[in-house]
Amino acid sequence: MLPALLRSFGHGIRQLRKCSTLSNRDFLAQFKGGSVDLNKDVDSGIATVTINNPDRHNAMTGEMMVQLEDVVTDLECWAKGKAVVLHGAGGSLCSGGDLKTVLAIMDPVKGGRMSAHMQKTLNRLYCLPLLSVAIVQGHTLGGGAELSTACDFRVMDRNAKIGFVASRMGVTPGWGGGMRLVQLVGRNGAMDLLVSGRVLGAEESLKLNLACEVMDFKDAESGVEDTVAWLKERVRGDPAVVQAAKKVVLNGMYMHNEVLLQGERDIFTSVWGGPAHQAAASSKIKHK
Ligand SMILES: C[C@@H](C(=O)O)C(=O)SCCNC(=O)CCNC(=O)[C@H](O)C(C)(C)COP(=O)(O)OP(=O)(O)OC[C@H]1O[C@@H](n2cnc3c(N)ncnc32)[C@H](O)[C@@H]1OP(=O)(O)O
Repeated sequence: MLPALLRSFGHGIRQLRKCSTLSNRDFLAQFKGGSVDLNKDVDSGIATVTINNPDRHNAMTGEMMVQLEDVVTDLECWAKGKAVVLHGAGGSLCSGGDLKTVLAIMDPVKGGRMSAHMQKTLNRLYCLPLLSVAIVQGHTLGGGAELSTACDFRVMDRNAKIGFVASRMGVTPGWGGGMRLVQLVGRNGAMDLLVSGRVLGAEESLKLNLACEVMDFKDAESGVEDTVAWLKERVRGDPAVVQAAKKVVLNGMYMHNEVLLQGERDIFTSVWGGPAHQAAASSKIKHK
């Protein structure tokens, strides 16, 4: 009896060590499903990134979080690039963290790993030398709304909905979206959206400066075409000059992001996996 118990205790310790020695990327890569796909059009210098998990409104699994980082790494080195368009497959941009992944990592240490990875990845997306546009279509919720704030522009379909719903899920933003929302819509707007977790339409998003443009897309697929046309009007210059202009804006604004992100992560892990989060994540809430 005793040797069996000791063996199982030893196994438990080895599993724990294995988990804690995994990098954040390897840890997240265990949660499979969906993909994040990059297509670079060398003629126009405009890339398209597709969040691809349409059966779940493009919820982000751990594996997709890792692929998103790879895509950002690729784009950081694209000297001839001018812009990038981020969109979701099949009609929604992204419904946030994949709830299957969320339920599997529901303690502050594991949640902190996801937060560290996504903060870093989205901050690098935010700081790309390329002009970036998120196409906000269908439902853009929770982490999906945070993802959209990592782009320079949000072009929104007239019928789309966006919501920073973390508080309704018993948590706070953990992907750097809180910091970026304050920078975008100011103190009062961010306070209202983050505390209420309410879901907004396109016209209100435009008024708040969250959306930059409202468009009437013919269907789910035409969004990319219309947005690329909108973008081409803005990136007529040489890639080196477009990239330099973007760097000027970044240089003027984002000096203290690391400190702000660390603060946001500390707050996030203080509620992640707590009773309110546990209850919300297992309750099948629909944010409409
Ligand atoms: C990181 C974390 C954070 O806040 O920090 C988060 O992002 S937490 C994630 C925050 N996001 C959410 O809580 C989204 C919850 N979902 C919804 O509110 C709703 O599903 C809508 C997105 C409004 C769509 O409603 P609608 O009635 O059109 O479709 P539906 O509910 O039948 O959804 C179609 C399928 O997608 C799944 N689905 C939708 N959102 C999902 C998500 N985030 N993770 C995993 N699965 C998801 C549904 O369960 C359903 O699967 P089945 O067909 O198998 O039933």
